Amino acid sequence: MSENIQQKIEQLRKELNQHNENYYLMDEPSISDLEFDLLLKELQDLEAKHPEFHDDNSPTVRVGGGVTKIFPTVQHQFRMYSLDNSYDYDDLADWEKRIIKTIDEPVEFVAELKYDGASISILYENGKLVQAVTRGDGFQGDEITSNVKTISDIPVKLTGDFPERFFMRGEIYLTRKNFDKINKQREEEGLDLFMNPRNTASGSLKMQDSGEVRKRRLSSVLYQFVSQEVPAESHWELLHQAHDWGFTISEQAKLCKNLDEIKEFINFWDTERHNLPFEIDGIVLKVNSLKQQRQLGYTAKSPRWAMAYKFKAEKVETELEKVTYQVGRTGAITPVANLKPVLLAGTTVKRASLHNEDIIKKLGLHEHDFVYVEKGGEIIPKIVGVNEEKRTSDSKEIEYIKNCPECGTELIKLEDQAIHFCPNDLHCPPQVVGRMIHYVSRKALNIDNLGSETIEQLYKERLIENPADFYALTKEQILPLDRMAEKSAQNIIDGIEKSKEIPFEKVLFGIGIKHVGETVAKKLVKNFNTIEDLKKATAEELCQVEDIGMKIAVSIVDFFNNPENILMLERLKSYGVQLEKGENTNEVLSNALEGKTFLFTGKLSLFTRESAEEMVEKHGGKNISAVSKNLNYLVVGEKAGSKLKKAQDIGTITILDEQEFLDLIG
Ligand SMILES: NC(=O)c1ccc[n+]([C@@H]2O[C@H](COP(=O)([O-])OP(=O)(O)OC[C@H]3O[C@@H](n4cnc5c(N)ncnc54)[C@H](O)[C@@H]3O)[C@@H](O)[C@H]2O)c1
Ligand SMILES: [Zn+2]
Repeated sequence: MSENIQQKIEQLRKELNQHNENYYLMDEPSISDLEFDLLLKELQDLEAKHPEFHDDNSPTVRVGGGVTKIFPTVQHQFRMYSLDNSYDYDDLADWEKRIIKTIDEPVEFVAELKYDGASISILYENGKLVQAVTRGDGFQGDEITSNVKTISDIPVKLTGDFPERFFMRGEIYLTRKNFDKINKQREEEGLDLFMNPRNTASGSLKMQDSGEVRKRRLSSVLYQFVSQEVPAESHWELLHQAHDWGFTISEQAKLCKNLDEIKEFINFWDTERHNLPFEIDGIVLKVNSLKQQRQLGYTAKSPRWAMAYKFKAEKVETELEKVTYQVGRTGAITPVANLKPVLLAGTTVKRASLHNEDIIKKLGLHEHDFVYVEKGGEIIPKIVGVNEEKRTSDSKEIEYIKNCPECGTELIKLEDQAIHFCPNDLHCPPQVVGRMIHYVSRKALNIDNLGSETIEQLYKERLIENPADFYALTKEQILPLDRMAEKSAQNIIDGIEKSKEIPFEKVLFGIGIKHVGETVAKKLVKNFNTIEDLKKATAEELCQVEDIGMKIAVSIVDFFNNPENILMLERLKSYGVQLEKGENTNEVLSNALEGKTFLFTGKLSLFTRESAEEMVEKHGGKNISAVSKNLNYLVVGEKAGSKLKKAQDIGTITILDEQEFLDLIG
């Protein structure tokens, strides 16, 4: 029994962590917020009943975001908490009761809009903006100061009578208007559209080029002052002081004396929110008195003095016109419900994703059914049910297609997946185009100026069918394309030429071998010097490489077994594309670590694991993957676990922290 519960808890944690990663790091959630919150609630309840399975790293304790490797990591001097959620007035009444139990004097609340964006903590010293950090996991976040400085309504210099040093926290968001503008431009450029303003705001903050961030025209609202000493008695006063110092605070915030006033505020904004120039996903309630806030304190994840009230997703009924199928760039098939247009949460909805065959079956969807459509967490609308009473007796059940709508090939379904695929990866049009778009992308061959729209046109004109064809293109062939001018055509040709200098590992990533991502490509290049060596490797040999399992190995072997791929590689080589390891990849900086073996464990904060392993190699050392007598040094980050214990037990291994490792290589 308890084993089952433990398994369930672990499975929920795993699932939630994956959703957190999709949401916070990739900015691409795959489920609605409500679904996420229900899963989280299930886990919370189980953990509460079974404290023996408590874990400090559980998604019920840790805020879901993390830090990226792109920006410096900064520890928060004051932890950034999450908010507890409620969905109805009963939840709110319970919360009020709990507060009254602790505090036996009148309690006032500030009701604010819950802006749907990304949270930020900004440090001001002597009136100047000195540092801006994302919430990250609540303990540490990404330092994105230069990006935040591009946001026009965030003051870099304060006015009036401000404290010497404090943090101002708030939300960075994107107005609906600016979001639409960005998407319109992306559409013109043939780029994928962004999903919603929240993800776009959060993604924009993590861009590396501040100039690009500026172009996104982000907005801010600041809602919390944090400091060792606080120059006021209430949250309300602080908000207004912050306004005097130059911050944008919420115009809609309201002081409420009791639950009735709170309800009125919520009801008003539940309908009025669609007329706001930005998206909100609820209301935030905060105890106004700072003294009372201190008395109430915090739970493991959220303040007890604040509560979010999430609006329910709106639901409407409409008719299903037909189901069509999209073929993605990886061959994945997505069924789409085409709906009779209907107004939902302020926008006209015509289509809803059905995800896969199982979902269609679960809904029991029939042709021309009347369906309920919901916009949860303002993501892509979703069909949540069928009004069977309106179904006519002769209506047929939706039958899933058997063949690819783009190329006619019979679809396949992988055992452990719900999705159908078109296996014709070399000749199915969207897959062919997808592969070439991937090839030119920034992390692969980085061919600037060659957008997906141009690639689609070139493909339609039968000028290109695989990456090798890029190198045979001439300016004369490109010029006649839509909206192409002399200069842009030349830029494309120059970009293609320049890509011949891109190192082997990126080319290997770019040619699109299934399951070979950026990291795997790097690992392969470390172990195989040339494409020829890689081609000769058996699946067993490939499995010897760290992090490469049978699935990846088989996919690599399959790739090289296909004569069309071999031909493409030969052509790439003849054009001068890098298919061998360059000299500088093996650049040696010293032989300080000659003959020594290293292993990194735990959460590293001064460098990434990858760059650490690279440093070891550049200084003549060797990385190994397990703790054994052969290991000389174990470098431990935060929360090192079993590896550290094992190393201590062996007794001959030198244990270093990150700084000591850096000292070692000077
Ligand atoms: N769909 C998914 O896959 C997925 C995955 C992870 C999280 N989520 C969603 O994200 C949320 C996760 O919770 P969370 O911890 O990020 O926080 P949250 O969004 O529930 O609430 C906390 C955040 O609200 C923001 N906020 C906006 N206006 C505010 C105001 N006036 N005062 C204070 N804070 C304000 C702050 O950024 C704060 O960090 C949940 O709603 C969850 O459903 C969804
Ligand atoms: Zn196909």
